[in-house]
Amino acid sequence: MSRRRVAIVTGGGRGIGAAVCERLASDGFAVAVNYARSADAAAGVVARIEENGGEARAFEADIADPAQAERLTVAVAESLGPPSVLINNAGMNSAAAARRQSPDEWDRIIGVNLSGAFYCSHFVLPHMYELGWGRIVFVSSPSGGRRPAPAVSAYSAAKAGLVGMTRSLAQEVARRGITVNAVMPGYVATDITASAGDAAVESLERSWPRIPAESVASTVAFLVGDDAADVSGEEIGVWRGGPVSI
Ligand SMILES: NC(=O)c1ccc[n+]([C@@H]2O[C@H](COP(=O)([O-])OP(=O)(O)OC[C@H]3O[C@@H](n4cnc5c(N)ncnc54)[C@H](O)[C@@H]3O)[C@@H](O)[C@H]2O)c1
Repeated sequence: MSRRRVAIVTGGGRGIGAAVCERLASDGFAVAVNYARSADAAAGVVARIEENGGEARAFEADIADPAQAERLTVAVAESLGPPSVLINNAGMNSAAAARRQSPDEWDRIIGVNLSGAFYCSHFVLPHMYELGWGRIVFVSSPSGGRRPAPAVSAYSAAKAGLVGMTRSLAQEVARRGITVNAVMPGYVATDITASAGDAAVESLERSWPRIPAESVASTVAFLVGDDAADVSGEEIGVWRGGPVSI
């Protein structure tokens, strides 16, 4: 890597985000570990990165709030330098039949998974324009179109929205040295999958080969590296052959 690069990973305190933070730090990025609630978990990720000789700092922000997304970007630029990599990983889900899901819950799921990813991109893009180089990766899901599941309308809509945003934004920034891609992890056992409940976890275990968070991290590492300079507007599934027929 010829120049210092600063990466923001939203929701970097645990799960896939934590694996992405650790991988990007080991690839030489200075990593901003964003978290919404658990300062301890984010501090743990920072400590592990520093023990391995990397550079990282934790930044609190609820990315579903545009003012906090803006403050996050400003704080990262001031303390680590202008961000040129943004991994829009933060996500949440609350499975419910459409007839039972409240409008508030719908708004929150769309707010974190879709609007938050837009807000962070919006505030980080000016830095990328100035640097003439940038990488944005959205963490979508098979639920966003390729392999929908029942009772996750809001989550599926948000994750499909990320795919639309990937394709549009990739074209918009194509001549600026900026690439925009999405990854779709198959099944990684994390808090978000556990929160779907025992029946959903059982069904995931039956139909998807479980993959480690590090597999998603290595795909992200490829997309933000120089070797992927001409890969943009793509959605890459990270799974072993897709769902297993049962
Ligand atoms: N685990 C899977 O099988 C799977 C499959 C497909 C997609 N995904 C996606 O991968 C991403 C990471 O999920 P995970 O599996 O590691 O689960 P996770 O629950 O461990 O991680 C989600 C992270 O997002 C953070 N977060 C939630 N709301 C936030 C907010 N408002 N502001 C900032 N951070 C916030 C959480 O604190 C947490 O760190 C999510 O976008 C999820 O939808 C996961």
